[in-house]
Amino acid sequence: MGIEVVVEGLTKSFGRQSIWRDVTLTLPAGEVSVMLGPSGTGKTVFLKSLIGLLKPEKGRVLINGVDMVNSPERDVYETRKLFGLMFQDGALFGSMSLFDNIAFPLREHTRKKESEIRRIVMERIEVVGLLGAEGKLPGEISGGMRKRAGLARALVLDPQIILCDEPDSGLDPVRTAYLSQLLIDLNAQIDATMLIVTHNLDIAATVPDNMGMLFRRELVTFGPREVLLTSEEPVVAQFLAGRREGPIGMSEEKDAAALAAEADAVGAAAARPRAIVPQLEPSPGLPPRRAVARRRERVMGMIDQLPPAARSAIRRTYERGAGAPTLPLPAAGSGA
Ligand SMILES: Nc1ncnc2c1ncn2[C@@H]1O[C@H](COP(=O)(O)OP(=O)(O)OP(=O)(O)O)[C@@H](O)[C@H]1O
Repeated sequence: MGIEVVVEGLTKSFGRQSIWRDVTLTLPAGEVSVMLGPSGTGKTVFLKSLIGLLKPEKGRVLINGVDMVNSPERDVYETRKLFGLMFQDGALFGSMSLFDNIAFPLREHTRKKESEIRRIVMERIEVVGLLGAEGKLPGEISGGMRKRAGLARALVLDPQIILCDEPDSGLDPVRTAYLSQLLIDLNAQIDATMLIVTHNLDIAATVPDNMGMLFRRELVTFGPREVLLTSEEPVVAQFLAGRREGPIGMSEEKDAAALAAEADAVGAAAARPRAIVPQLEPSPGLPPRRAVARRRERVMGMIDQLPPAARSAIRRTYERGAGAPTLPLPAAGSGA
């Protein structure tokens, strides 16, 4: 099972530029989480801070008792081996075949025999649906295939935590839908903790168990997906609706006068509640996601602390049967 990642009071700047401050959240073990946020809000910086590649000035990132910010470098290096990373462009070596690209971490970080490496690589290639393409160079395949190859490479060291930075960038809507399914299928197969940074609203709506959003140098919210999907916070509502009207401007923030003018123009249309679409299920033939039952228990344990709209959405989700096996629903209306 994946490992919990606990982030406490994380604050990062570059010189005088503050990126975000006091970010506190927990990525629950084995669950899928998404981090949203307008461009330039420091989502990639956040991912790099989780693996200890960037060092925030304040706060802690705790993984199995190791603090990725403040622990000695050799502990951070060891803990980094628990991660699988998928970068925006797949980050493949152009002169190597897909097979050699995917085998690279195994050849670099383990002493496994070539026969064992072949077995692992071909297994991962099958998981991401690239069987038959292993001999191709990255330049000979499509962007979507390169991303899947990047994902296969992220999987070869059996990661317990997977970070994906904008896995959808450059993909068409159909390829993005396949990728969403692949991420859920992957979670069902390996039960790793996953954090996906994306701008894509379809991924955000259908893939994660939990969602957060960075804006104006802060974490606006992080929690069960229903909290963000029902949030009336203007920045969240604007982002999820993909509207121009709202606090997010082209250069990230708008001034008060522009906002007031828009508020009149948008009026009641903006206040319409959003429908929550069901979360994706693993493809037929795959095992159920083990995270579903754990998540259900966790979320029902905290339901009384959540906003009313999120509570009702969660109850509706579980009444439909998602994650049903373990926990009886509380009596209707209790805690609401
Ligand atoms: N190593 C660095 N040194 C100085 N500034 C940096 C460094 N890395 C990132 N930044 C700055 O931090 C800010 C946040 O960058 P980041 O790439 O994390 O944003 P993002 O939310 O991932 O954006 P996008 O969605 O466009 O990819 C940017 O202003 C960027 O210029």
